[in-house]
Amino acid sequence: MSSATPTALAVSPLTTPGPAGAGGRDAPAGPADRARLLVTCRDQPGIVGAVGTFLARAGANVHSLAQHSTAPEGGTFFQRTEFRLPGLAAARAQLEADFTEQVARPYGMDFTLHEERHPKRVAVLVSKTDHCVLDLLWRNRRGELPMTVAMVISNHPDLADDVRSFGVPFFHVPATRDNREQAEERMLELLRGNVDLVVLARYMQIITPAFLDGVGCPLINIHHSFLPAFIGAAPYAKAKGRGVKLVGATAHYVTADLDEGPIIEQDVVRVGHQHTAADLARLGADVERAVLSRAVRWHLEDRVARHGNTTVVL
Ligand SMILES: Nc1nc2c(c(=O)[nH]1)N[C@@H](CN(C=O)c1ccc(C(=O)N[C@@H](CCC(=O)O)C(=O)O)cc1)CN2
Repeated sequence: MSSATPTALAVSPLTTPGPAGAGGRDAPAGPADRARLLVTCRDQPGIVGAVGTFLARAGANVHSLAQHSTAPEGGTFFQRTEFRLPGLAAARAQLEADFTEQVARPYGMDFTLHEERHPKRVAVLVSKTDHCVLDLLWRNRRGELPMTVAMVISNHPDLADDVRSFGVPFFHVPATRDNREQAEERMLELLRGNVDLVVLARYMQIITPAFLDGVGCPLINIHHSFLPAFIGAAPYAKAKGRGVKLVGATAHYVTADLDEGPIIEQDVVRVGHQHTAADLARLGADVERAVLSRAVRWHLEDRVARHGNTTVVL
């Protein structure tokens, strides 16, 4: 039973989080023999050849490759390789060990290897505004987002029925600035070890550094302005006051610095003097949905690499 008492930590689960399929909609597993390899290292000659030769010798067929170097000389190199390898599941551990020994270590690489058959488990945090969370659930149901939505957590009970109509567990954990520590402790109990990504879909509470350290996965936030303009709360009201001719949305990784994490995706829409702040919010909502879903999909597809406080999207 969810509680309206702001200090009580209520939990109103449809089911408790657990293995894939516990109430959440399981994304269909991708092909069992396909994977993507994301590498980052100091730029130097021979990287593309070394990765390609290793995969070829392992019996893999590369069907997509994208790379970027941050500078003509001495920059940071990023590469994303999609490949197919028959028998990948059985060979994965040895493949990773061999790649570490034969390529990653000699080139000083950091790398991640993700099999398409394991869609990421995602939790969505929301307050009262529904358009972003419902858009993500709708796109997931249509198969547009390769993820399993493990749960939705909200500091308000308002969206419980809407979320549950998608077969997704809904947890009401009342959170305000006055009970932040308790609320985050409860959220961490639900999240830790259960999800690969947390999405803040218009979640209107500031996340503490302790939560960011404890949750064990990245967080993506949708900010309803074209950052760095109008950081913080109520950006559409601020935009109206400024007389802007564009409003926008920004999806970014969450850091302790409010709305200043690495930007993943942005977009804008034209507005005018005739629009009220409510009009700006209505026009901006379409942009928020598009920007957030693109950013989440790129993250789910392992296309986003971090470079300091920026991203490289391959
Ligand atoms: N550590 C971080 N936490 C959050 C981030 C972030 O980038 N780093 N993004 C925000 C989202 N956000 C705008 O997009 C935002 C939400 C809420 C606030 C705010 O001032 N909240 C107040 C409470 C407001 C209320 O109770 O209605 C507060 O938490 O004290 C600013 C920006 C999400 N969190």
